[in-house]
Amino acid sequence: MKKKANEQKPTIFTIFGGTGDLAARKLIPALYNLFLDGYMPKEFTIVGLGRTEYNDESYKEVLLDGLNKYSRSGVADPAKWGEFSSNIIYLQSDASKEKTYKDLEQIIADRDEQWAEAATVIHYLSVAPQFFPVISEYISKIKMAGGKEKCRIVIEKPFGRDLETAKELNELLQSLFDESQIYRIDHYLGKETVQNMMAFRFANALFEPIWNRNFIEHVQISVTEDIGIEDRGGYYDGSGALRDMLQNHILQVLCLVAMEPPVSFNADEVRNRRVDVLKAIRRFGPEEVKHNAVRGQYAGGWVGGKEVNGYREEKGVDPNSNTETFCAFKFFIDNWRWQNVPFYVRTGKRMHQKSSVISIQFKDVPHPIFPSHASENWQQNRLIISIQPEMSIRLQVQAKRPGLDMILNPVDMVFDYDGTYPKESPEAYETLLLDAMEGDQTLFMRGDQVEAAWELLMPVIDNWEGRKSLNFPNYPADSWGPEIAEALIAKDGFHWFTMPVKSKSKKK
Ligand SMILES: NC(=O)C1=CN([C@@H]2O[C@H](COP(=O)(O)OP(=O)(O)OC[C@H]3O[C@@H](n4cnc5c(N)ncnc54)[C@H](OP(=O)(O)O)[C@@H]3O)[C@@H](O)[C@H]2O)C=CC1
Ligand SMILES: O=C1O[C@H](COP(=O)(O)O)[C@@H](O)[C@H](O)[C@H]1O
Repeated sequence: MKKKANEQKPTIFTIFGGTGDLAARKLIPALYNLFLDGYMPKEFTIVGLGRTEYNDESYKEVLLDGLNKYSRSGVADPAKWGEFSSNIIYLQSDASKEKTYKDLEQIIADRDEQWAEAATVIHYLSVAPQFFPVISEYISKIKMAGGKEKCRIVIEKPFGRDLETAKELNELLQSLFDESQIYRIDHYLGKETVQNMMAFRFANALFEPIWNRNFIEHVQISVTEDIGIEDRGGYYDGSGALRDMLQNHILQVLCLVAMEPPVSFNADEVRNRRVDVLKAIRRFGPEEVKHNAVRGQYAGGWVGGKEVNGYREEKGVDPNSNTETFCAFKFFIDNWRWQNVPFYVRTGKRMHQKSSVISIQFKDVPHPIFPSHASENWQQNRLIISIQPEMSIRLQVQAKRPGLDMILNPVDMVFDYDGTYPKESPEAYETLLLDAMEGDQTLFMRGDQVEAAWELLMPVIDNWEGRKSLNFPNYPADSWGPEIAEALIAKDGFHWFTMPVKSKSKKK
């Protein structure tokens, strides 16, 4: 059970990049919602850091604006916000200057003196990755009354831009901190429905016996977004869909679908099984890259009656950019459980619908007994785990349609979060920040996991970066991506699964 306020140790959060987008949209709302739900420690301080000129009060006003816009709990209650924000201070500072860390050391020392017990200090690096090394080096030198092991460091993505840079960053972090102090965040692992994959698979006796190549025909993981790159052109153009979404979020979801049962819910046991999957995914040679990995880039078009830019017209993007805004892959996992079961994954921006969904298609019945007219709507059994926006698990089975004739129809057996649980689920960052406070690394990436994911993708990165003459853009805004992605799966006789948009329930 998660500890409530009076059981939590005194904690100091330092947010490097405290004036940035992530802090305003996700981190502060997450900490505030934890506070509302009684999970923040009785004694805590949040130190926002940035170069922008604010004092404590003007900084809090900016945070309150963000909170009112983005928090799942809506507009803040003035009294609650007053209570929460009395624990926030702003440190105007440059992350590359030693003085910043002297000031931080003083703040920590002051708290340690006031509070009954020396604080756990969580440094959240919500800054561009070029700052990760300098900040890590400096914070590792901060003197703390409670000892250095009371410090934890949370590293945002991207963790490296290839295998070499990820290794360099791991080496540096591991030379400064113990692995148990390093929290590499992947917010998909904090999503309620993603966590539920483990409960669904390993808390039910029903599914594990059929969760293998004998019963499953293929798996799809599809993470589509209707938004473009918004104002993140500068970052995104040097990244692309593979680095932004596939290397981290999608591969981690794939690991949860494909992993072997861990012997316990201990962080390292779970992470060992996840990394096993990454190691077992079949590597691509140059030929396999061509046949199993495709990419695309969006053109302009119309979305909801509004004209939108093509990727190359977006702010901060090179007008001749070959950066992919879409990618799709076919993977195989070389182990006993998954031999020859294809895993299709795709992700893209400016697609028709925002939807993150896992579809597990089971093999067909061994012998059809129903006449063909009864089976016109035949659909092999399928398990659909919808991560967002709908949060549900649907088991599609065949059933008899009511009537005098034997006509079969696919129907869904549904577990829907909205209908089952009246209380809203916590946001991913709430779960992950609380885990970081409690020292639970289960939902964070270990160094070897990040490296294994990069290692798997390096042949694709090398191949793609070597081929510059691309037929981009190759899909219009508000579409399902490029035709080559359809071909990738259609040549095996399948189609991408798309989640039907949930219709509003009719009130009687
Ligand atoms: N925004 C998002 O939705 C997501 C972001 N991320 C990751 O989170 C991190 C932050 O992203 P985001 O908030 O969007 O970025 P922003 O560009 O909005 O913010 C960057 C932050 O870095 C600070 N900064 C820049 N230079 C310095 C410096 N020399 N010294 C001190 N502070 C500095 C800025 O503060 P100031 O200008 O005041 O100095 C600002 O607070 C990145 O690693 C990103 O990849 C990951 C997933 C989603
Ligand atoms: O990490 C990222 O994730 C978001 C998508 O996250 P979601 O929780 O809204 O599904 C993506 O838009 C962004 O490009 C990427 O950096």
